[in-house]
Amino acid sequence: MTTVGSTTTARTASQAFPAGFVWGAATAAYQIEGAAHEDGRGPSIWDTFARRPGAVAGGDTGDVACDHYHRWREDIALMASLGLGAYRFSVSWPRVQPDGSGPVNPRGLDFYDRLVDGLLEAGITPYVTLYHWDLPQALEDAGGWTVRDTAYRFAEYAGVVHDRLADRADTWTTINEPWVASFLGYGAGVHAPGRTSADDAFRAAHHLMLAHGLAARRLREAGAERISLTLNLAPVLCPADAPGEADLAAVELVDSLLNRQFLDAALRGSYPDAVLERARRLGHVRDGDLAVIAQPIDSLGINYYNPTYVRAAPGAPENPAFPGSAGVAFPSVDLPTTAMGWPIAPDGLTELLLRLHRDHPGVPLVVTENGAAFDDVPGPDGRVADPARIGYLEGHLRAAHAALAAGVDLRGYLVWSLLDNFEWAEGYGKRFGIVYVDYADQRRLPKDSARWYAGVIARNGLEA
Ligand SMILES: OC[C@@H]1[C@@H](O)[C@H](O)[C@@H](O)c2[nH]c(CCc3ccccc3)c[n+]21
Repeated sequence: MTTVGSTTTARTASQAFPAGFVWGAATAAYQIEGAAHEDGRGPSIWDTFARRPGAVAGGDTGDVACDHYHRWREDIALMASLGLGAYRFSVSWPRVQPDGSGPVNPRGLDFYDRLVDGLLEAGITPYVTLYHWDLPQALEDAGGWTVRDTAYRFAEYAGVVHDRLADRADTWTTINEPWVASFLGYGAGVHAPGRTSADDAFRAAHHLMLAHGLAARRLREAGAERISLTLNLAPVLCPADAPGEADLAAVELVDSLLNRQFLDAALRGSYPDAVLERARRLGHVRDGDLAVIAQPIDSLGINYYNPTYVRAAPGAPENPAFPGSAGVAFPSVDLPTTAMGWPIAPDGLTELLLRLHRDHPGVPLVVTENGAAFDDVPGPDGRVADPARIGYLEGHLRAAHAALAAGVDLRGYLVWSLLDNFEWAEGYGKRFGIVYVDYADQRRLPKDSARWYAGVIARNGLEA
């Protein structure tokens, strides 16, 4: 304890979050719903990709997942028992428009109607994500995100969903993580649709951002007042003591591709040089596009898991997720890691939030995803002790609090994820949930981290 004058200042500052801070959890349609062939749902690129031999660990698919399509009432009750203020979920485009355009499937929309009504009855605010990677396969067959037309189809789909739910849901995210959908889906090929072309990755990234702008404009015209975009962002760091010119160039390139390509477009209507060079060659960026992309948004969603570490490494092969990265290494660092092998670096969240506060002042921020996979095993009593996840979450909430204390306009935090679920190319083997899912019988078992998180929500912060 330190004493200043007659006042004794507590050594550990209070970890109370602002009044009205939003506490929630996040999921996505393809990862939890299942019912992949039910009630008129059409195939998505993930239904197709998951069937490609070797694409997904264990040959797992989202056919059943957490069977949330049928168990949504139970899952809402679970959310309410934790005291969640908000629940971030995505709408499955191929459930709403099986071919991605044209006729609407009423039973598809009905599911989200029921879900939103159930959330509101439980006092939980719906945070609706319109696109979380499950492009209707019919649109991919016509070129997918590499063709401009898909952006216009997305805006139409966004209008259909908004017009159905806007009387009850008012918080909208257009696109989840355009970098992943484009550079892992069309560049590295490790996500759906599994294409491997750098040019296609840049085309897809631009058309996803154009889709964001067109949809944001369509929602704004319909009266929406809480429109956002969610980006996976990370500080790009060089772990060397004295980075050289080549190291700094590597940081600049990866930061341009991962962060600035999307931040600058959405918030400034510009692209960094690394992207402009490709755009000049490909000709896919048209006059006026960036003005559409920079449609005003009411908040920015941030998915943060860990920093990205890079250094110059002459002779290193190009990482296909980062075109032009020949001579750049992505080294491991001496930090504890999660079951995904991702380093645990909570300070990176503070650094990222401060950067956004500095570079894009006036944009309210929401952490729309933060969480960790660990190898959770239920005990004989059904308890799931996950101290490592509690440690990860606590560390990142302290990091978020440090940003708040520095003046960052952070409005909320949504943990990834409510439930263990289909972890894309990793399948069901990687568990991110604060609630364990036993896929053999679909039982939900709240982990210790769920009870811990409920306490954080109840006291609106961490214990000092
Ligand atoms: O990997 C955990 C979660 C996914 O389950 C979410 O659907 C997705 O929004 C999401 N994004 C990130 C960070 C970016 C990333 C995604 C996938 C693979 C590598 C990095 C982590 N996560």
